[in-house]
Amino acid sequence: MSAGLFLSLEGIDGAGKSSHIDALEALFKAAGRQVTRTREPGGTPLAETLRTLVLNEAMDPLTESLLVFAARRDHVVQVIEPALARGDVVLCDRFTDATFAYQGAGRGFDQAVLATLERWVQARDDAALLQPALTLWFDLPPEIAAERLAGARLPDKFESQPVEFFRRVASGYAARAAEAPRFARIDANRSREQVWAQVEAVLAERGLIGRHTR
Ligand SMILES: Nc1ncnc2c1ncn2[C@@H]1O[C@H](COP(=O)(O)OP(=O)(O)O)[C@@H](O)[C@H]1O
Ligand SMILES: Cc1cn([C@H]2C[C@H](O)[C@@H](COP(=O)(O)OP(=O)(O)O)O2)c(=O)[nH]c1=O
Repeated sequence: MSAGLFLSLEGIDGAGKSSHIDALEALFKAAGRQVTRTREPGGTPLAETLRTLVLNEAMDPLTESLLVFAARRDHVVQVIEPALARGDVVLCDRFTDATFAYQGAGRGFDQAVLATLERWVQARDDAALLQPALTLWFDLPPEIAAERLAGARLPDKFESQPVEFFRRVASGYAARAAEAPRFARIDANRSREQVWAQVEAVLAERGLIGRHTR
């Protein structure tokens, strides 16, 4: 049985993450892997209920952080850890880096409190923290993301924030990426084909796909 593999996709709203998840799933399935595809906030009935609240209701940043971490705890326990134990590839559209970027950098909430919540929620039996093995960070200037989103879909609470909010979120991702080698920066300011080529190259460089899977 293969070892489980946890991959997350991150970036500001409109950066192009969702546009590549189908292809990622197909790539790993073609290599004979079982894929669990999921998202945050969400991924379980309880976490999806919390997602609806977080994306639609006004609340202070501590409340928001507690709700996204509560959703994450349920998701980790019910879905992510069991899938990794089965040997699945877990493709997760956003994980904790989004909390540091949105609630931390975007809303200005205390990063030390977020780090404490992260340790509580992601602690494993051996005291190590559950983290993705690879985080594909789709990096796109906020002005271009806003142009791409204009008219594409009805904006939710975060998507209707001004461009300055997304500048802070983007700098939050950059700070997190500078600390963690699991981050791979994808230049998302390219055509869909060129973005996908970068994703494939990162997976190959990190030994996550072989030539036989391409
Ligand atoms: N490389 C690209 N060039 C131009 N438009 C893109 C590109 N990738 C995605 N888009 C479009 O930009 C919008 C946001 O993409 P999406 O994948 O939904 O972003 P995210 O999931 O990161 O919010 C969509 O309308 C999508 O069709
Ligand atoms: C996971 C997570 C997401 N978010 C935000 C980022 C996004 O604006 C939103 C949902 O993300 P996403 O699923 O990317 O939205 P969409 O379905 O519209 O593509 O939630 C947080 O603020 N904190 C978090 O911890």
